[in-house]
This record gives sequence, C-alpha cells and structure tokens, in this order.
Amino acid sequence: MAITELHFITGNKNKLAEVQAILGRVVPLKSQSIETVEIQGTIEEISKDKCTRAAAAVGGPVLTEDTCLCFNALKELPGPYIKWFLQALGHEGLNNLLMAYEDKSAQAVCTFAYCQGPGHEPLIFEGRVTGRIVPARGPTNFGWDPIFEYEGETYAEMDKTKKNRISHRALALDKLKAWLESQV
Ligand SMILES: O=c1nc[nH]c2c1ncn2[C@H]1C[C@H](O)[C@@H](COP(=O)(O)OP(=O)(O)OP(=O)(O)O)O1
Ligand SMILES: [Mg+2]
Repeated sequence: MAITELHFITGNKNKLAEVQAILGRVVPLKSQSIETVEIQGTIEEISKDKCTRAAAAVGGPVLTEDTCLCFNALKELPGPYIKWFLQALGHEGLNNLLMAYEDKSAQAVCTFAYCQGPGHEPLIFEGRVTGRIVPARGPTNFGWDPIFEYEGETYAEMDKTKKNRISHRALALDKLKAWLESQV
C-alpha cells in the first residue's frame, strides 16, 4: 500500500528541519514532539524500541530517527549516548576524550525506523559517514556539527544544502525513499 504521509516523531527541531528539507518534496511530513524513553543497547535495538514506543503513543504509523556519534578509537562510544556526553562534556570535552589516541576518526550514524503501528515490527534505514573529531569550528546551533569534520569542513561550516546532500541523515533518507517508492 502506498504511503502518502509520514508522521515523524522527534523532539529535535534541527533534525526535523533537515528531514523536511531532504524529504519535503518526496512525501509530506507531519511531525510531533513526544518524549520517548531511550533504552541502552545496540543501535538497532535502541532505534526499534524508540519507534515501537512512538507507535504505541500515537496509535498508528510513525517514523523515528536516532543519531549516534561513534569514535573509532573508543570502540564506537559514545555512539547512541552522544546526547548525554555532549550535554555533560561539551565540544571541548568530547575532543579531550580522544587526547590519548592518535586516531580521531568518527562515524556519524543516522538510523530511521518506520513502524506501521502497534504490534508491527519496525523497519530500519541506516546512513553512515566517516569523518574526524576536531576542535569546534563554525556556528554552534546544532549539536556536535562544529566538531565533526568531513573532507576538510565541519558539518557546521558546511553550506546547509551540502550537508543535506552528503550527511549520515541524507544517506539514511535515500534508503527510506527507495523503500517508499517500492511500496507504491
Ligand atoms: O546531524 C547532526 N549534527 C549534529 N548533532 C546532531 C545531529 N543529529 C543529531 N544530533 C545530536 C542531537 C542529540 O544531542 C544527539 C542525538 O540524540 P537523539 O536521541 O538521536 O536526538 P534528540 O534526542 O535530540 O531527538 P529525538 O527526539 O529525535 O530523539 O546528537
Ligand atoms: Mg532522543
């Protein structure tokens, strides 16, 4: 059955703006901010659980998204816990975590989950970009954008249209779009 509207559940305005910019013309987006409990576990377990909770709260089909920032030297931590690490340590503290290591590489991972409604298993669409962690450069309005460098520019320094073309979120949405097209 064709999906004519997506109900995106997020509490993050910047995420919503990017998803709208990337997906806007493909499928209309309705959005709602619902605080869902976020469990610990693998990226896939966390994403599926978040989506299942959102579907239960809404009582219908939902799209959710979970973003991770994985430091390769730290065996992919902070990963899904990046929100709390960023809140506690800030950009400088996150850089300091890597002080003891030569390897500053990191992966930005975006995982969308789509659930048809309560009782249905969520589907997962993941996008991953490898970059490196650097001292903050650029505007500080969106999370860890100033410390994630990709091909010489931090996400924060990058033109918005460029970020939305190459980002972890864009790659994950490419997969979601392909799946949506296959549902027609
Ligand atoms: O492209 C991004 N560039 C920079 N920072 C980003 C990006 N995308 C998410 N972030 C931040 C927001 C939060 O500190 C953490 C992910 O946590 P995460 O749980 O997925 O997001 P959230 O709680 O803000 O919104 P939601 O209601 O959708 O769970 O990384
Ligand atoms: Mg969250």
